[in-house]
Amino acid sequence: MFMKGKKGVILGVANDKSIAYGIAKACAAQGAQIAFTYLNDSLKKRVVPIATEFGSENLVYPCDVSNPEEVKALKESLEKDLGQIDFIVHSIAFAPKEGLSGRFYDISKEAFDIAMDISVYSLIEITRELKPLLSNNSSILTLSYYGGVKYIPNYNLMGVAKAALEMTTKYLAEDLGRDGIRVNAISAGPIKTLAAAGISDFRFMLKWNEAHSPLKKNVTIDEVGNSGMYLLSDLSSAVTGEIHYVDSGFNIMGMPAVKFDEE
Ligand SMILES: NC(=O)c1ccc[n+]([C@@H]2O[C@H](COP(=O)([O-])OP(=O)(O)OC[C@H]3O[C@@H](n4cnc5c(N)ncnc54)[C@H](O)[C@@H]3O)[C@@H](O)[C@H]2O)c1
Ligand SMILES: Cc1c(CN(C)C(=O)CCc2cnc3c(c2)CCC(=O)N3)oc2ccccc12
Repeated sequence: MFMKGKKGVILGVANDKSIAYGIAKACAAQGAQIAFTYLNDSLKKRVVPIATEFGSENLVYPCDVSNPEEVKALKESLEKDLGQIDFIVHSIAFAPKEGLSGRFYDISKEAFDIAMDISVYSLIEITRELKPLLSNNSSILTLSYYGGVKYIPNYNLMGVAKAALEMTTKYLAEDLGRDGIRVNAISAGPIKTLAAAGISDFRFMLKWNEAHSPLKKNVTIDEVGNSGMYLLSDLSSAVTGEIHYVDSGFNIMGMPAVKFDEE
């Protein structure tokens, strides 16, 4: 039981297709006690039954990371209900639609600010506000995507945000290492979740990743969950500031092997 005796909070469960749900399942299976947050009342209806599935019906809190009051209230609630915690999962991202299609040069400052606030700054704010609760052997995990390293069609503004998120992971890792707090990211392959809904050609993205990855398959929230549990557990006690790819190896590919017609 790699998470026995460990308590933590997972931000970013929207439904049972969420990557955060895969992480929660893997951590609960290894003995973790988990608190959950939800963005708004419409999502609360889905998150409460999920939390109940893990025996955490009394550990469910609202947290819109763009609302400092809710972040402060989260810290108070966790302090009251859990005392000290050993892990935080930040599985949150948002960019206005204009940031995920159309011409990149045309992106507005408003869209840019929203995407960076929700998808990047929120990791720093959550870490700062919850730091007093973190034990001196704790682990923070966030979720990134390859579109933050190389161009991926239409990922656009979210790519810029993920690049910033990955460097934020490393600067936080340096700053918090002295307090026994590790900070890592999982860079997951494309998965059909709510955040992927409405993305044009997402089915094509999935097929492309399946065809051009070494393992020739897409990844699942359970596979991301298992790697997330590893990074949240003591199994990764010497790992920090790391971007861990769970993408069937897609990120290592330069040029796919192609078979020209035999002469
Ligand atoms: N699905 C993929 O293909 C994929 C691949 C790699 C990385 N990721 C990343 O995984 C993370 C989780 O996304 P997902 O695919 O599980 O989709 P999801 O829609 O299930 O999760 C996204 C979550 O972000 C939350 N959120 C958005 N704005 C928020 C705010 N202001 N305050 C608090 N919460 C807010 C939503 O409520 C939702 O729970 C994101 O960071 C995403 O960038 C997704
Ligand atoms: C993969 C992939 C994803 C999934 N992924 C890695 C993501 O990070 C998606 C995050 C996301 C952030 N903001 C919004 C949305 C999704 C859709 C709804 C909305 O209005 N805003 O999104 C893409 C967009 C374009 C191309 C590929 C992808």
